[in-house]
Amino acid sequence: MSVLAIERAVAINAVLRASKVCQKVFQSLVTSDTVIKKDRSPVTVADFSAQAVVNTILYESFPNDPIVGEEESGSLRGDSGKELRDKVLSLTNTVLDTPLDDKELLAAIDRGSYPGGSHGRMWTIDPIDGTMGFLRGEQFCVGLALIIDGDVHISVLGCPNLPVDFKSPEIERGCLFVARNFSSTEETQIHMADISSSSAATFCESVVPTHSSHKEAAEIASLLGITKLPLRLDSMCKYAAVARGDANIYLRLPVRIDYEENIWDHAPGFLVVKEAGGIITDIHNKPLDFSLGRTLKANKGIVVTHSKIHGQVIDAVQKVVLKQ
Ligand SMILES: Nc1ncnc2c1ncn2[C@@H]1O[C@H](COP(=O)(O)O)[C@@H](OP(=O)(O)O)[C@H]1O
Ligand SMILES: [Mg+2]
Ligand SMILES: [Mg+2]
Ligand SMILES: [Mg+2]
Repeated sequence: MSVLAIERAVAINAVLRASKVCQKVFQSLVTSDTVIKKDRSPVTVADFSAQAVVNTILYESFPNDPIVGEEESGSLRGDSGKELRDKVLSLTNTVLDTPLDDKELLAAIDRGSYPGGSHGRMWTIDPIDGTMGFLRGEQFCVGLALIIDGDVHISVLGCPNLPVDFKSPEIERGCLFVARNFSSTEETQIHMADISSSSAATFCESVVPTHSSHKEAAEIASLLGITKLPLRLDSMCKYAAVARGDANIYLRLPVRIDYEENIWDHAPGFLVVKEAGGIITDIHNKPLDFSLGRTLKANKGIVVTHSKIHGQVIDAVQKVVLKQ
């Protein structure tokens, strides 16, 4: 059996079940299913439920593994949280083999409070990445990664609304990306698209301009001689799009100087791109450091490209963003 085969199988099961939760809610979300967090970002019944599902499944197989999860149960507690809690509980129990009660639900969500760090095993979970895309009926994903001593070893990205082929999006949607340990019997190997000059590239960026500067990305594209329109997608679907050759570059350019990227927003996508042959750094050309806690404290922004053009892209990013 290959290394971490059980972890890989458990992670796939967890992400598939959580993706099912998201799909159930995707078409039918109402305003009362959404709350606004302290940082003013939205979170829905599906985010809470997907985190409860993944954490429950991880706990069944690996009770000693800590989890760095995005969500916490505060707004589901007490009388004020009852309506939301009831919705999350019934949704969660539609995909679990053994149903949870109220208390178990809250405990499962809050098992994601681990502070992270550089030693030992930990999982990181983004129950819905791209919640804003989810609310708009566009792209989102469930992202899960196993980090050991600061390195990402296993990652699974469930992308329920991602077209299998962008050229014919109406035919089939829903993709699961898994790294590492490709199994040729039931899986399709993906690769970055080959490219030797950045001027021929397509680049990806966030839909939300407060998450990544569209203006600076356009300046970088112009410096590189890129003429194709950007592929704007919410969530880590951008990593998946680059890994399977829909695009060649993913730029995430800081809008706020004090913003620290979360490890759950990147660890799952990171390994999918790395295994497909890509290079991932920050705007300073530093490798991503997943060992410093819940955020990528030592990094600013994200630059993902094919190895052949990474140097050209980093030069342009630094000219525009760092004025170097
Ligand atoms: N100022 C900011 N800069 C960069 N990313 C931000 C941000 N504010 C929020 N985000 C993150 O952007 C993620 C979505 O990324 P994208 O724009 O690529 O779809 C959000 O994940 P969630 O949707 O899981 O909350 C959130 O963690
Ligand atoms: Mg969020
Ligand atoms: Mg996220
Ligand atoms: Mg999220």
